[in-house]
Amino acid sequence: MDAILDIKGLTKSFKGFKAVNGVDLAVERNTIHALIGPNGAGKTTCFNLITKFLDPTSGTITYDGEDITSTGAAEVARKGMVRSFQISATFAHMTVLENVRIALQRPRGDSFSFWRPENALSVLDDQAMGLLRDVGLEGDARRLAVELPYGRKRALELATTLALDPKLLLLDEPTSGMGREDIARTADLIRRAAQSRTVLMVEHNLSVVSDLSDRITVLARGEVLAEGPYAEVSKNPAVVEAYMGSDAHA
Ligand SMILES: Nc1ncnc2c1ncn2[C@@H]1O[C@H](COP(=O)(O)OP(=O)(O)OP(=O)(O)O)[C@@H](O)[C@H]1O
Repeated sequence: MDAILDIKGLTKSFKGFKAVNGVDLAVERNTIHALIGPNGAGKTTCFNLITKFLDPTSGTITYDGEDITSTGAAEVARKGMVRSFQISATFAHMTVLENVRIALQRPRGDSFSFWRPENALSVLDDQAMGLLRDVGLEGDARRLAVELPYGRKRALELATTLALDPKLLLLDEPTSGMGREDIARTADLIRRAAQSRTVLMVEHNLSVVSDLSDRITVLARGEVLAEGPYAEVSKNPAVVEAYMGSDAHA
């Protein structure tokens, strides 16, 4: 398999408690891979380890053939592994178009080099409008980010992330808090974004997961319980048991 991300024996202890315990995870290039599991399974900790927000206690992370276990977060982002921004990272009192334009001017993972002279504004406008069209926000370009309803704020967040042209896009619960219509639109967006890149997502909505994912990894109590295509893994008795015995929701 051509793995863009290959994790071996990943472990993170917090004062002796193993939140992530010996996790092996391989994500194949140009696929959508979902990380699921009941509450407290270790999904967020795994994401934080992969994106270098946290240092592992042990284990190795290989990205695009390179050992990044000791590489810093900004450097990893510059290499093309980008986590979706949180809504708070968009500029509330700038327009939707300005937000995307700023993201286009920002080299991956470095928020301080705005306003590079080689990026003529008109060229950036065209690129920014293209991204806004991709996420269905072209009609909102001149609105202030703060005025957008929740689902559109999430779409803007995705547009600013795609502006960095990630090779590996990490999405942290991309449909959380959304109504049915926004969920369908976001799922469609993720599918389109994945046409030219790899997506690894943590997602609680199992119908979105089954719809989008090529493969899934199920975590429970910090360990990998099962891995494979959704249809197969969802029938695994250990997975059914882990979900029934928790307050996780479909
Ligand atoms: N900084 C920390 N210090 C101590 N314990 C932590 C820390 N971060 C996470 N944990 C513990 O590690 C376990 C895994 O947490 P994590 O947030 O990774 O799970 P999760 O699968 O993302 O859960 P959820 O679906 O509820 O977001 C939990 O028991 C949590 O309390």
